[in-house]
Amino acid sequence: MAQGQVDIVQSSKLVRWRGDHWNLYRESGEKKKKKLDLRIIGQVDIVQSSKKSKGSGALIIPFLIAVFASLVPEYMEGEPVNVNEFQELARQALPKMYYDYYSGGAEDEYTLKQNVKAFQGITIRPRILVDVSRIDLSTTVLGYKISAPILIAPSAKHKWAHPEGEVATARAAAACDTIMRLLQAAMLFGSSSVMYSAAPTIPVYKRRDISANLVQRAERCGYKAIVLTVDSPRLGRREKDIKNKMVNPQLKNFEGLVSTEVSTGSVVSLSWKAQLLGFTDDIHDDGSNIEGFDANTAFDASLSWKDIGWLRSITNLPVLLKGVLTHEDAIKAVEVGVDGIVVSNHGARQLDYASPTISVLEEVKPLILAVGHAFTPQLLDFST
Ligand SMILES: Cc1cc2nc3c(=O)[nH]c(=O)nc-3n(C[C@H](O)[C@H](O)[C@H](O)COP(=O)(O)O)c2cc1C
Repeated sequence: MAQGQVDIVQSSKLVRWRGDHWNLYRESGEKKKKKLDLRIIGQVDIVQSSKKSKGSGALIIPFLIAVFASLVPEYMEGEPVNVNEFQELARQALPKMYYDYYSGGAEDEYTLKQNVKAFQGITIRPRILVDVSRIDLSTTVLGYKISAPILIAPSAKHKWAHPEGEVATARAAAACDTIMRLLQAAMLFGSSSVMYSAAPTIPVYKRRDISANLVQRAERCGYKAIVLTVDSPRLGRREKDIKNKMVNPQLKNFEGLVSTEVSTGSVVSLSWKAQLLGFTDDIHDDGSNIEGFDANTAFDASLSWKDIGWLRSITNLPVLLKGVLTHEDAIKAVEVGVDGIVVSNHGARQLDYASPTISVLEEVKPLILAVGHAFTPQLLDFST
């Protein structure tokens, strides 16, 4: 992670990254010639550098929430020691709109609660007198060795929580020797050098050329697989986001993806939407704000099994489907020839009252390869 270059104002705190830790500052005097008079009020280590990861980045678990949660240690007695404590810190540190976006689910948030409850319902049958002096949790996913069956799921808008956004998360994945699945809206041109092995997650746009462009860009950047999110032909109704009047950031990750012509204010964003909707080909925008669009109108809601062949035909990379929740669909996925599925209810952010993900793993038993929800079809045995 870059040193000493990142200043973030969070409430009255000014936070500065210093190699191995964040320094927390508060303004203690007059602003002199725009230079703040700062008093250090704390220092937080958010990096556990192993020899291997030293200098290569932060170990951030759970990635973005943990990072920014660490910015407000004065709220905690001592350092946070588990994910729940990090989450509470994040709640205190982040603007409500951001925290609600990260932590919320769809509609009544029934599935959100059930996701946790279902996990809590699983207990361990410990076996005793087994040599545990050496523990190896490593496994392989799609042929890639990872240190443990834990992957980083695709999620949007890391920069709301950390100025380095998905780049820092990718470093964390590398430091943990695991796989990051990067969301299409965050796909970073030329970022493959910081990835251990990454798979971009893409939606299918009505404008297929945009999806094809993203896939080709991923291939060029050295990504290892394409994950198609199949549970979001329409976005889930997230009531907290509606209440907060959430707006999408306009970032520049997709500079050059669509050629440019029109250049002013609302006209730009309208023309961009028009393009995604396929209304017109001759109006262009700045080609950079793909994440600012209205997903409900840009994504292809008619996407169905027959379209998977199209995706497979435009790439040599393995294709995985993310969002499978039933045994029947797992079988269909294999029949259409995908290379893997990700059992998922999208963190309960899409269809509320969908089954808790961990319970569904039982349904697709004995097809499970990893707790990270990914498995490869060649390991499937449908005879049981
Ligand atoms: C803030 C946030 C944003 C997410 N954005 C996406 C997304 O854009 N695309 C996607 O496929 N999954 C997205 N997810 C879902 C995760 O990839 C993942 O499926 C979920 O957090 C874990 O639930 P699961 O065990 O049911 O997969 C998001 C999750 C969170 C918390």
